[in-house]
Amino acid sequence: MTAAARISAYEVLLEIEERGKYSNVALQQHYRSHNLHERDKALCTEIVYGTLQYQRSIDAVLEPLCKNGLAGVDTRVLVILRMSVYQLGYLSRVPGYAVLNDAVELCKAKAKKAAGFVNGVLRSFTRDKRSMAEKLDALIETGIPVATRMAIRYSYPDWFVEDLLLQYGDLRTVAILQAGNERPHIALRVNAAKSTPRALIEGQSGEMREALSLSSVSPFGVRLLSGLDVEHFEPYAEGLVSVQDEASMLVAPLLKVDEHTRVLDLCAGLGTKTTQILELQGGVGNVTAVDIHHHKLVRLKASAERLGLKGVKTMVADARSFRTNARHREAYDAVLLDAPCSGMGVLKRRPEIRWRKTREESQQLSRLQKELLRAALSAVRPGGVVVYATCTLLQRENEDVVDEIIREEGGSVTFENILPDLPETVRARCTTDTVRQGQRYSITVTPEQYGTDGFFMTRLRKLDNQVQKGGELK
Ligand SMILES: C[S@@+](CC[C@H](N)C(=O)[O-])C[C@H]1O[C@@H](n2cnc3c(N)ncnc32)[C@H](O)[C@@H]1O
Repeated sequence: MTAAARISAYEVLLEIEERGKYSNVALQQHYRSHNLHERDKALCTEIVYGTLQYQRSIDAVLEPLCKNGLAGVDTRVLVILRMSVYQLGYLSRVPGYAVLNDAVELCKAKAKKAAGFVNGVLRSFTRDKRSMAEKLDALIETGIPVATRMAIRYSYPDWFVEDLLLQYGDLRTVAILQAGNERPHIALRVNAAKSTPRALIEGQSGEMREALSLSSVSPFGVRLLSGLDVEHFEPYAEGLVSVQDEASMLVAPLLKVDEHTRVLDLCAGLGTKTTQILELQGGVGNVTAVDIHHHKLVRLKASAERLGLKGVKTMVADARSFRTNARHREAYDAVLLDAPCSGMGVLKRRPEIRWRKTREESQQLSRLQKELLRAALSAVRPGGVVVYATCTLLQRENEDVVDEIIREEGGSVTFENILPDLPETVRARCTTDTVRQGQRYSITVTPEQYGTDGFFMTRLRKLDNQVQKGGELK
């Protein structure tokens, strides 16, 4: 039974490594085409996430055990070694002999010639009875920079740890890094046009009722305490819920829409936030949803239909064109810019992202985000608001972007205090976020705070001419 979990984990990890797939997508596709027992699925998912998360720490320990280092090791063999060391070094309830045996059998089937090598390396690993933490401690020399030491111990790229240290200092950085290695939980957003979290939970019985709890982060959220195949959950088919991270659920309410608000969602993607806006508009809204990818907007429309929501128009376009598009100029009361970003806040849900992104890409994204924010400000009417959000923790894609645009706009755009529009529980923890002129203008929910993804959000208001001439903000 266990062998099946390990074979599946190997196949999924190889897909991610060789074809650049996202872990959640590769796992879902694998489970759809393979009939795995629930226990095997759970172990397979654990091995895939853990191996990807701890890849750097695992490689640091493996390197000296391989005579010629890891550089020339065949990808299939490397995947087998990494996933085996993950199980031996990080999982306590998995018998070592089974891991070793399955690794050698797997290697015989996939890369026969390397079976002896895999056996030898893993036996050396298990002969050394020290814990993984002790093995890593011995490898991390005191002479190396603190960021590199943290990066090896908690398994992240150096550049990301360096950036976090500058922003958050040692203690919070360690907490963020540790939180990024935990298992993600599933949260559901309850369709505000149809129900409430409390009513949803009360409508369930038995095990299902036990598995659901109210979110402490979002008034629209419900947490799932145990695994559930959401797509087979009745309320999902009935359009009562959507899968969404709880921190992400905080963004759309910052637009403060009612049923008349003309909304532009400039980077709508699959529409997780577009549909929330429509729900907040009472189920019949007025949203123009833009994305550069047609296929995403097709899925957005399907979601709106499943949820019974009306009033969304989709538009395939490069959002930057809104900067000069006369038809859309100042045509909206509220604009959401949920910008493309490095995703370095979604660490536990997409553990492979940390190995794919670079500081240079984050810098490029920062430039794109500024262009998109300029376009968003062109489309909003005087007096209207733009909510800017990302799922990254990096200041250059967050505070630096909005700061530069605000400076550029020279007084015609201002930050708004979003604190009153956040749930009490979130407000209470906002102690270390940026405060400008006595007003908290943005928050970054970090993953160690509530076990959610990391999210940045802020709200800007375009002042109307009268206000700029010295009048009151209406
Ligand atoms: C963070 S995702 C949006 C997620 C979405 N708001 C949600 O909640 O489901 C960013 C989106 O921006 C889109 N995008 C990237 N560059 C774009 C551009 N220049 N114009 C329009 N959309 C763009 C991507 O296709 C992606 O769907």
